[in-house]
Parts: sequence; structure tokens; C-alpha cells
Amino acid sequence: MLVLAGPGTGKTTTLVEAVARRVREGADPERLLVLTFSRKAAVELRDRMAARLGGASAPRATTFHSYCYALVRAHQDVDLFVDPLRLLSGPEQDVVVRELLAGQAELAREGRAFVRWPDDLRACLTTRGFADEVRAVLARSRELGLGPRALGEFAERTGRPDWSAAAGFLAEYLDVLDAQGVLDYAELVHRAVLLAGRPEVAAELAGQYDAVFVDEYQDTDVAQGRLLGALAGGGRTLLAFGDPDQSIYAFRGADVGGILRFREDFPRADGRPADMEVLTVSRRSGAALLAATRRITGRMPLTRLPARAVRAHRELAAVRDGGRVEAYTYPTAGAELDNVADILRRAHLEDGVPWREMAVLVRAGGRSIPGVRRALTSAGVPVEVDGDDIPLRHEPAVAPC
Ligand SMILES: Nc1ncnc2c1ncn2[C@@H]1O[C@H](COP(=O)(O)OP(=O)(O)OP(=O)(O)O)[C@@H](O)[C@H]1O
Repeated sequence: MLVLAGPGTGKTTTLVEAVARRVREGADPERLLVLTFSRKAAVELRDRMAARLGGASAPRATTFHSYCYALVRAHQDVDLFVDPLRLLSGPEQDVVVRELLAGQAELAREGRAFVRWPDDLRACLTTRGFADEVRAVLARSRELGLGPRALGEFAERTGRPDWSAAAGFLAEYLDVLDAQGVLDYAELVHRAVLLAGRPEVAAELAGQYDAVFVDEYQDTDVAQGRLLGALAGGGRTLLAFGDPDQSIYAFRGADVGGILRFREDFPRADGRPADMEVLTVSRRSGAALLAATRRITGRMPLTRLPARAVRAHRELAAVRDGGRVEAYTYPTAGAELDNVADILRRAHLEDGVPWREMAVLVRAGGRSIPGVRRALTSAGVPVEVDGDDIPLRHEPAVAPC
């Protein structure tokens, strides 16, 4: 079943209650699995299930990556790999990619390059922006299940010499990871999906859980969707919660098509499309705020879900009045930041709003947060930045003085 759940509609509560009901009706908590995306969300789910059910009867709530790690580790060849596999963090992967690209730039200068980047790209091989692009291509390829050869063939068919070079790069990159006994996140899920394709592992996965619950389904990528198919496809009990309007991770491979196709990808045991329910009451936002969001979502097309469900999902009922939305435009980014700081300070000093009840949301964390933090701090507004949102290089603890 797919549950469409807008912000503040009680998604987490519903998920926890659905789990609690199963446990109350006699399900073995060890045969229930709750999957989510971030570690923070997994911890919150674990806490809320433990509070509701008592620690001993709460099922496992884990991230996709953590689940994949356990699976890959459990099937690791013990003779070949004595040490546990190590996962590369994002910044570590960045270093590996940049070192390899720098090495390739040098080989190209010496005329010994075996990865042939197109001429117009060669000059930017050692830039940060290019390394970021290459990392994205590597990750998307693995999420789509493409190895170096398949990526190379695809590049040839589509006439993309840059992707063809990326295929060569992928081969070299994977060799280096193998030699070091490490995996990156995309590779980890890819390996888990490959494992799930083996008949004996597929049988093990299919028999492991009686019910699987997935939070934030709109954030799944193609590889994670495949893994779920192995774990809970074929009409077994799978309850997925999501909101296609909150799909914001396309840049890192999330595929909103996953939630739009869910009912066909995970049909009921009788072959009909999966059931769908909609949570229709927003417990958090006032009516005025919901009216504003409705005007925005009303312009967003969503073609593959039944129109009635989409309407119910986007026209949430409010449990209270109020909420206010104001939009401002400024001539420069600096003027914008000064005014944001001013609005927050006034709210605190003149209206007595506690700092902890204020939030500033930005579009691209890595680029915007350092400037926002500087501007607010120098205006006397205390700032706490969510650790997950700062690239390691901007952490005060590691940034050069
Ligand atoms: N059926 C309900 N009746 C009354 N209150 C509810 C109900 N479901 C949830 N709530 C309350 O609404 C608030 C938001 O619930 P919850 O945290 O489950 O929402 P959510 O949809 O998971 O939020 P998010 O948008 O952050 O994912 C909580 O205070 C919760 O207690």
C-alpha cells in the first residue's frame, strides 16, 4: 500500500501505529522492518516505536545504507576479506576522485592517458566542479545498475564521448576502491542489489520479513526500489509512505517516478495495482499557510497518480487557523541576508519569539549556509546549523584559519 502523506499530516505517527497494531496482533517484531533514508530519521523512528511499544518489542528501524551494509557484510567472502568493508564518506570519495582526475590530467600531458576525456573537458579535469560532476555520474550509473562496460556502450550509442571517458574512469575508480577494500554509498547499494539477484539470497530476503515499512518513499532511487522488490515485492506486505511534492533529492539520484509507479511496481498478490490511501489533515500548519502551499502545488503536474487522490493530498484540511506568508525580493544577496537578520531580530526583541522557534531554510546548503551563518551571527542572531547540512570542509573544526 502507498500512503500519500503531506507535511505534518501524521506520517510518522501513522507508521508507528501501523507497526504497533501488527505487534499487538501478535506479529514477531523481528520479522518487521522499517526502512528510511537518513540516520536521523531512523533514530527518530526507533525512539518513537520504543516509546510506543517498549524497547523490547520495537522492530528494527534502519537506513537503506545500513541495511545494505549488513547484507553485503553477511555475504562477504570470509577468506578474501578478513577485515570488515569500510565505507567511504562523501569527503573521502571526493579526495579519491580528485586524485584520480589529477593523475589522469598528468598522464594526458605525457601522452600516456588511457581514459580519453574530450579536449574541451581536459582543461577542467582538476577543478572541484568537474570532480563533483564526475562523482554524480558515477553514483547515477551505479544506481541504474550500469557498470563500466554498460556505461561505455550507452555512451557509444548516444554519441557522448564525455560519458565514454566517464566509463573508463569508473573502471579505474572501482579498481582503486577494490584494492583499498572500501566502498562508496552508491556502490554499496549496487552490491546489495547484485546480491539480491542471486537466487539463494533472493529466497533468503523474501522469507526474512512479514512486513516492510518505508518512510520518505519519494527519496528512493532505482537501486533501492530494486532491493525493496527483493525484500517485499510480489504482493507481500509493504507499506510505503511518501509525498511526491517533497521529492527534493533528484540531484543525488532520487527518482520521483518511483512513487508515481509504486502501485504498478508493487502490485497486490492478486495482480491489481497496490492500494493507496491519503492522509488529508495537516496537524501542523495553519489554514492560511496551507492555502499558500496549495497555490504552489496546484501548478505542479502529477500525472501518474489518480487525480482524486492527488487533489485530496494537496488540499489538506487544517486543524487550526492562522499562519502568514509574505514574499520579499531584494536587489542583492547581501541585502537579502541583512533583511532576514533584521526580521528575525525584530521578531525576537519586539514580539518575544524565542530563537528556537525560528528557522532559516536555504536552497543549496553547501553554498549558502556559510554566508547565512556569517551574516546572522554578525547581526547578533544565534545560529545553529544542522550538522548534516554542512560540507566537512566548512566545519569550523576543520576549516583552515
Ligand atoms: N491522527 C492524529 N490525531 C491527532 N494528532 C495527530 C494524529 N496524527 C499525528 N498527530 C500529531 O500531529 C503532529 C505531527 O505528527 P507526525 O510527526 O507523525 O507528522 P509527520 O507527517 O511525520 O511530520 P513530517 O512532516 O515532519 O514528516 C504530532 O504532534 C502528532 O502527535
